[in-house]
Amino acid sequence: MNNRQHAEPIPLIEIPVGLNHGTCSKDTSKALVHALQESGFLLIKSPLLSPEYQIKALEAARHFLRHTKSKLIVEHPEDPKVYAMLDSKKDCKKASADLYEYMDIMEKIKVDVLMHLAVGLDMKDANFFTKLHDEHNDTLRVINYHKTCSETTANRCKEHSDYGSITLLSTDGVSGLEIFHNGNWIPVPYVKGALVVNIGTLLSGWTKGDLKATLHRVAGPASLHSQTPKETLIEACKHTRTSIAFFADPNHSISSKLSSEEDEGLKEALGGMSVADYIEWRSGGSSKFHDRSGIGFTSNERDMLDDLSRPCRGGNPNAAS
Ligand SMILES: O=C(O)CCC(=O)C(=O)O
Ligand SMILES: [Fe+2]
Repeated sequence: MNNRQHAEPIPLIEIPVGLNHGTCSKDTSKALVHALQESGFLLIKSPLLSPEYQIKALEAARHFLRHTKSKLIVEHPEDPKVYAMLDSKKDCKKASADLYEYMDIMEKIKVDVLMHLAVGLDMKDANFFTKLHDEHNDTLRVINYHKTCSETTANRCKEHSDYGSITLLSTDGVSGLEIFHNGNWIPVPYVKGALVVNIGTLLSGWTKGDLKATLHRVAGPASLHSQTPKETLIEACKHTRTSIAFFADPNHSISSKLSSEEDEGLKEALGGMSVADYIEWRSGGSSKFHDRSGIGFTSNERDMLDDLSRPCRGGNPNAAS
């Protein structure tokens, strides 16, 4: 076996700050890109986000979802969770000062990650992606999963892929997050202070599938084909679980800014739609731009999930619908 086969599918990579001054390390960029080519997921640590601040933001999210009356808070129709989409800094500010500051930090880390991607992909312009994300079409989704204390709980978050450019995720360490990698649902390790990074289908298509948009879910004890020990998932269900997903979408005017060569993969991924329409379509066809209450699948992913919905470990498969 070569090193590639031994490589950790979801590595932890430290990314430094100061990238705007051209200090982006080639090795770090290559490692980041490699993980996104292999599994589509990795963990990063950035000096911009301290473990203490991450905990503070998660506490603010939990407090907002459990103790505030806000029209933004929605009970999910299928998964056992409540969530809110904070589409703007204004929404974040209204929810909590800590979430506002967290959004600010995520926007900075987004720039760092996008710059690493351009360098790791050997693009001539290290700012290629950052320039095409300067409209800040970013959204925070704060989520609180209910405790169910039941062995028959299947997915706490249904299988899906994300669909913008990149997602930066903080979780409180309650187990269950899994990715579909090489035919298995494998757990994503938890590292305090680290962010989980993954790719959405638009950026994946843009790179012609080079960077993977990977199916993921939050499993429960009755989720199918899980590689997480069942006892771990039973224990996790005894706890509420809080997470914050930061979704970055590309500029809506993007197509007009690209040369035809750069445009090809993105055009194909968009299938004739505008970026805004694509986001709406993947979010379940909601008339609201950023509403992701319905999780969509690409047709390839739907076929893959259909193949997977044969039961092997009890409970309802909770398959995509
Ligand atoms: O809660 C989590 O850990 C994952 C959430 C997620 O994947 C999403 O909201 O897109
Ligand atoms: Fe997701």
